[in-house]
Amino acid sequence: MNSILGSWADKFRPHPDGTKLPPHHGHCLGCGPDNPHGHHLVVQRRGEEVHAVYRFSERHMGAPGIAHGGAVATVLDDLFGFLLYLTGTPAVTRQLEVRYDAPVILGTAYELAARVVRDDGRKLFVEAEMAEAGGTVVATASALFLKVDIAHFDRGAPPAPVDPD
Ligand SMILES: CC(C)(COP(=O)(O)OP(=O)(O)OC[C@H]1O[C@@H](n2cnc3c(N)ncnc32)[C@H](O)[C@@H]1OP(=O)(O)O)[C@@H](O)C(=O)NCCC(=O)NCCSC(=O)Cc1ccccc1
Repeated sequence: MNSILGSWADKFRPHPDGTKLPPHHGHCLGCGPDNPHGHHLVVQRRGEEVHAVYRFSERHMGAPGIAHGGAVATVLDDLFGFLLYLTGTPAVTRQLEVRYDAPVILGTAYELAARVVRDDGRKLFVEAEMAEAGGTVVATASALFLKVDIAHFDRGAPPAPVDPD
């Protein structure tokens, strides 16, 4: 666990505009490349925003052909986690609100963007949207992240071995 956190802490360094940002860690549900159940989100810095393009697949189905709302929330929450590389401090989600404006269709490419709207002491207020290529917004999210010391994560148990099934 400490090596995972150590490598995560290393990532709080300046990331040039336009570059791909590193995953939070290999097994992160949102972006970890080694998590077979994860979304494998790939995120780029654009100015003071973070951007991604994402397609939900059959693994994320709620109603037939439509992404589960929890899966959509996971992706938006994880996208917010990339803003921490820009603010330079670890933080965790205290409150997350998602507005589902239209069904998120499996297999469709959606563009996601997130930004910090207010940085107030320990509190980071963030917002994001997910839109079709033409610009129609299908979901928006706002969240409060609270900044924490890296010791916050010591409370987690070591990751269990990954079951490929
Ligand atoms: C540690 C803490 C977050 C905060 O505890 P404490 O230290 O005891 O904090 P305290 O309660 O003292 O509040 C501090 C200040 O905040 C204020 N305030 C509070 N609420 C609200 C509100 N709704 N609205 C407005 N303000 C509010 C409160 O009044 C106070 O203000 P004050 O200072 O008096 O002006 C604890 O609740 C916790 O562990 N929660 C679980 C978090 C967790 O597991 N999240 C999921 C995993 S992360 C993830 O998945 C995403 C991710 C992905 C990838 C990478 C990274 C991230």
